[in-house]
Amino acid sequence: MIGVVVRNRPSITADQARSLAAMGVATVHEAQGRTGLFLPPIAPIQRDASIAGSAVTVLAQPGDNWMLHVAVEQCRPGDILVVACTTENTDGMFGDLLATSLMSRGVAGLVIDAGVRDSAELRRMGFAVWARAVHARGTVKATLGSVNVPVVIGGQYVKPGDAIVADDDGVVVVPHATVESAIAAARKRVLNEEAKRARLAAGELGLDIYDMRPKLAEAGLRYVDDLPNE
Ligand SMILES: O=C([O-])CC(=O)C(=O)O
Ligand SMILES: [Mg+2]
Repeated sequence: MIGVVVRNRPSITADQARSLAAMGVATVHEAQGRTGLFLPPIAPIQRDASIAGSAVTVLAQPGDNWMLHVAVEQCRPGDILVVACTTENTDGMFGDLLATSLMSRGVAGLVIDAGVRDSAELRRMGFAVWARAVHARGTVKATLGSVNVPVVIGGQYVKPGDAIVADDDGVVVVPHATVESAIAAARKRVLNEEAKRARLAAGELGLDIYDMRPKLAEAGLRYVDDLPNE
């Protein structure tokens, strides 16, 4: 769908966003059955940023950031701008000026399957970005795309209003309809990991905690004292 701006879309609550951000990408991804994870070319340009929010989606054309300017107006506090491209592109569609505009609307961050520039300034501003590339090449404003239509980005299908979680480990999407169940499953996982962490810190082995020895023996793993002679 090209040449459309959709005004209405669902949102997650601030509480849901806080929970998802605190639990992080790896836990949320595991908790929802190892789904939703973006492919690694889309990576953070900073360290130690951990955000979650509702997706405002953009379908942009390569080398063209027109639709990003259109999308800013559709953003609400806590949203995350999610920019997919109609074809592979690394041009610097986004920089400190667009970030300034998004920050003035309370946007939590940007996930973009293209390039960004002014990267040092973006870090200095504290505007969190996950991008395919850092690339200074400028873009034009000439071809229509769309705002708030479903997009495919990082190998995942993202609908406007889906929850996006992003941190140092990457980006994961949680479909809007399953946000509550994903949070509940992720909480369970966090509690379970806390118990394991305490046992590992006390020196217990994963081999014993996970009862791996019988299965390893069954698979044929042997322990010998010395390297056998050839
Ligand atoms: O203006 C642009 O085309 C992108 C950019 O560098 C900025 O937002 O600062
Ligand atoms: Mg700039």
